[in-house]
This record gives sequence, structure tokens and C-alpha cells, in this order.
Amino acid sequence: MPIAAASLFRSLESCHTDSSPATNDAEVPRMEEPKKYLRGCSRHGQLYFTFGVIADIQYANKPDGLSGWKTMRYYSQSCLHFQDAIKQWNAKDIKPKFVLQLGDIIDSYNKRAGRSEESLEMVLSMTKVALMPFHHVWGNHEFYNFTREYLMDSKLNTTWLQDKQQKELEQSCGGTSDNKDYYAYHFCPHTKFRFIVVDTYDLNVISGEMSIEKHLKSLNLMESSQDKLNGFHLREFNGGMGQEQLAWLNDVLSYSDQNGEKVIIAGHIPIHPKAMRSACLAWNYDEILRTIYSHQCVVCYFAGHDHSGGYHRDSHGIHHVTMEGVIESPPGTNAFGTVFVYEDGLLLEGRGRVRDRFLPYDMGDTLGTSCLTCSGVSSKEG
Ligand SMILES: Nc1ncnc2c1ncn2[C@@H]1O[C@H](COP(=O)(O)OP(=O)(O)O)[C@@H](O)[C@H]1O
Repeated sequence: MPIAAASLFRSLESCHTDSSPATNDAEVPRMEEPKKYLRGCSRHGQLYFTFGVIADIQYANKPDGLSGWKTMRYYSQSCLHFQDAIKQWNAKDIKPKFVLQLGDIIDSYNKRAGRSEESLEMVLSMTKVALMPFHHVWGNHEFYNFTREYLMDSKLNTTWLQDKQQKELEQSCGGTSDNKDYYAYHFCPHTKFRFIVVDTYDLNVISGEMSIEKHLKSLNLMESSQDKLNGFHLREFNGGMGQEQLAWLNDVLSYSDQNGEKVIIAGHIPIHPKAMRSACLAWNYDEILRTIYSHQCVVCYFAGHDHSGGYHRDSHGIHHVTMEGVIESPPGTNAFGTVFVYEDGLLLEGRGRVRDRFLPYDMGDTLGTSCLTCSGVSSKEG
């Protein structure tokens, strides 16, 4: 059932009075900027907190080899890269408050080898030493390996990290976060910043289990090649967001608008055609963008799926960051990032194949451009 906007607002309202450690600003009083960005740059304002991002670990116990797209996949490295990322996040002076794991944590090969559960357990065991929680996003490989029902009951379901007040209120209204038939939630780790985990496989043709309406909508979307892109992204490995989830997203964004929050969204599939290099784009990316564009609060959308990565700042000033995939990162490299959330923008500190970027909130912010230049990042893609 869609959540009534008014109820949702009340529940979100209470989140601002939350005094749990997750929203305790006093925990990170005055943090320093990474020194390399001070070179030739003005300050980016106060640093509020940091978080990690990583995508497409795609672990499998199988030899390295070429994908169907003739790109090299380093299965023997993916877990080691993940382990190394956790080690580096743990060693940071300012510990990331959480990590966004953007999906495809294990490869579809595990299903064929009968090792889905074992491999998931293996890769998740790496997070036991992590000093911060992980928010897991679901990608196509999650659905190749598991049913939605299984995923909902698994450690990959991190809705328990959502704002507790919201869950209680939704339950008292008859709809709960647990019985939605899509996997999406939000949380505010710091006053005025909200993160939304979205399900870009809410509509899909991979998992059989969905309502007949959703199944038909999925098939219709896949077959409707009359859009601007001539349907080049209407592939089986992509998916989309259903009407119920879009209505929910709209409600959350309305609340964030009213409260002057900045919103960062995390999904597996990119939603902007210029933020990816292959056909990795949500089926109904235009509907999703229309929902987001009817609000002012969204500053950034993080995705994975396209292992070669991508970046685009759209006409509404929203930064679309597609993270390079761990699975296509050769030995001696890696692909993850730490995001420093400043008063004026997000500073993505990339490791391995992920480049550094400063992502200003303000459209007219020239600070972003100068920082891109001084940290060696070309602004040509923006
Ligand atoms: N048309 C395409 N040409 C080249 N690469 C593509 C194309 N479509 C998808 N890809 C690549 O496929 C990868 C995403 O696929 P993935 O989810 O890993 O499934 P699979 O393992 O079946 O390839 C991305 O790295 C993307 O770049």
C-alpha cells in the first residue's frame, strides 16, 4: 500500500529529533579536509561526515576471464579488493559513518555452480571487521542468484538501518516497510542530509515473483521501443521502478524539500543516459527523472552496473556518479571511494579506477570547477 504523504511527513519529522548515535552531530565536531584538496582551493565549508561507496564486487570462485562484452573480469581479485577497501575505510582518521554497497555483490556464475549462499556468506564475512555498517543495494546479479523472498530475509536486506521512527509510524498506519513488494528505504545520518536506497529492479524480467500488474508493466516497458533512445536500454539485465515506489519516492522528496534537506540516492542502475557508457540505464529512467526533477532536494545519484563507470551533471544540477566496478579492476588497482560531505558539496575521494571529484550542490558554484582543476580532474564530462 502506498504510504499516505501526511503520515510519512509526521514520521520523518520525528527523525530530526532523533538523538541516536547515527544522527549525533557532536560525534564529528570539526573535521579537517583531506590535505591534497587544500592546494590552490578555497575551503568547501564545514565537513559534516563521510561515507564509503563501492559497486559490482561480483565475487565468484572462478578463473579470471572475458565477459560476454569482451571486458576482463578479475574474479580472483574482487574479494581481495573489497577486503582492501574495508581496511582502508577502517584506517581513516575520520571513519566513514556507513558504506553504500551499490549491488551485484556476487556473480551469476554462483547460481550455476550451486554456490550462491556460500559465496554470499564468504563476501559478507569480509564486512565483519568493518567499523561501519553497510547499506546494501540490489542489482541484477542478486536476482540471478536469489528470489526476492530470499533477499528480503537475507543479510542483504538492510532496511533495519532505516529511520526507526518511520518504521513505527508506517506500521501503525497499516503499511509497513517490511511488506512493500519493492526494496527501498531512507535514513538521515546527519541533520539536513537524507539518503534513499532505491530498487531499480522493482520492475524486471529476471525474477518471476511479482504481481501480474508488475509483470505486465515490465513486459510492456521492455517492448516499448518508441522512446527517445529507440529502446537501446530495454535489455533484460536492466529494470525499472514501479508506480508505487515512485509515489513513495515522491513523498520522501516532498518532505525533504519542505525541510531543506539535501538528498543522495543510491540505486544499482544509472538513471541518466549520459551517466553510463553502455546500455546500462533504467527502463523508465525518464519517469524516475521526472519524479526527481519535481523537487529541489536531490543533489546526487550514485549507481553501479556499468563497470566502466561514468559521470554527468544534469540540467537540474544533479550529479550522476556511476562507480567503476570492482570486478573489472585488475590486480594492483581497486574501485571504491570515500565521500566527504561538506557544507558546499560532496568530495568524492576515489581509489584505484575511481577518480576524485568535487560535486558542488549549488548550480552556480564555480568552486567546483576550480577544485576539479586543482585535484587533476577534467571538467569536460560535466
Ligand atoms: N551494449 C553493451 N556493450 C558493451 N558492454 C555492455 C553493453 N551492455 C552492457 N554492457 C556491460 O555489461 C556490464 C553489466 O552487466 P552485468 O550486470 O555485469 O551482467 P553480465 O555479467 O551479464 O554482463 C557493464 O559493465 C556494461 O558495461
